[in-house]
Amino acid sequence: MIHSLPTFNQDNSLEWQLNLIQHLDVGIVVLDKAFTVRLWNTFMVNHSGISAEHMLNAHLFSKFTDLPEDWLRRKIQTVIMLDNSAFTTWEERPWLFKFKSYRPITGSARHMYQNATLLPLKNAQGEVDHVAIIIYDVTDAATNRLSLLNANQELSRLSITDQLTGLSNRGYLESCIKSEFERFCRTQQKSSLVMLDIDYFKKVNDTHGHLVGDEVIRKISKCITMFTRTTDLAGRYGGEEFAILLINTPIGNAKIFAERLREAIENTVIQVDNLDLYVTVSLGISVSDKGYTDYNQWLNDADQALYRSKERGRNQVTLADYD
Ligand SMILES: Nc1nc2c(ncn2[C@@H]2O[C@H](COP(=O)(O)OP(=O)(O)OP(=O)(O)O)[C@@H](O)[C@H]2O)c(=O)[nH]1
Repeated sequence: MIHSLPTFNQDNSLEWQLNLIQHLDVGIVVLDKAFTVRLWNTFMVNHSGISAEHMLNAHLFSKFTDLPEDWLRRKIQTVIMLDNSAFTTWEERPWLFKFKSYRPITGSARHMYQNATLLPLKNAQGEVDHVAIIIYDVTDAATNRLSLLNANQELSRLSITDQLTGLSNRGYLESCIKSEFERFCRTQQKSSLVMLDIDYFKKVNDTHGHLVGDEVIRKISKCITMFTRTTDLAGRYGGEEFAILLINTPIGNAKIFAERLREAIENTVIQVDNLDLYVTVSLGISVSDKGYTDYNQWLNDADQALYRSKERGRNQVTLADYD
């Protein structure tokens, strides 16, 4: 037997609409001007664990103390005053109602990410006297986007990091030296560049093997990190060569820094497996205010100074020759 559809009339259309609102897969809360709850649909019951009986006629902010009360009050008052809807996304505010996330495929999210719309509701006289808050569960989209962002951040971190030491890699170092040189040209605040190379490193490799050599490089990089301020930048320039950019540091201070680092490395026992190893380093320093026209000359002068430290017997610091 075929049932004809019920006739659409004022009475049962209201019932339908209420039923529809109750069972929509979005949260719907209706508030009056005093923030008293007038409607609390099934979505809100299921996710808050608070029944409609408890919420109806209750003051919203007394039941949900972790709501951003000042912000939401202002938002609702503006919606009523201007008779305009408002929208907030999870990017601006991850959630309005702090509900747990039960999504199996997005197990990483502990809370439900939400977008929310605030709609003005008019009475029979055409005056706005209620506001509907519609809550959309956007946990899947948000977690997908966040994991993409994390992956991109990790990728850009990896692209500037030396894998063996975790210091900056050569490409990143050079781009920082370049921008530091450009900053010097604008501000005339001098910075110094220290190049450092492990002495007789080939012998370490030849005697103990490449893996021990790698460990020595790692230990030296740790020493450099310990001595470097967070505002400075240390990186691995090549095999056993490092560069340290000392921001806002004149050559005198750079020399004190380099001398302390040289001495510390000379006195450090590098323990690898059962071996106690000692290495020394040679250093060269140049400062940015020597009339260079590009950063490569600055870099080259530090490298030349390092080369002279090697020539003079190693385990020493040499300043670039500016005469
Ligand atoms: N273990 C290891 N060795 C490296 C790495 N990169 C470069 N080397 C080695 O470092 C050594 C550098 O040797 P040289 O350039 O002759 O210099 P040196 O023996 O340190 O001598 P001086 O610099 O003149 O004091 C070479 O044997 C390279 O193979 C690395 O990542 N790991």
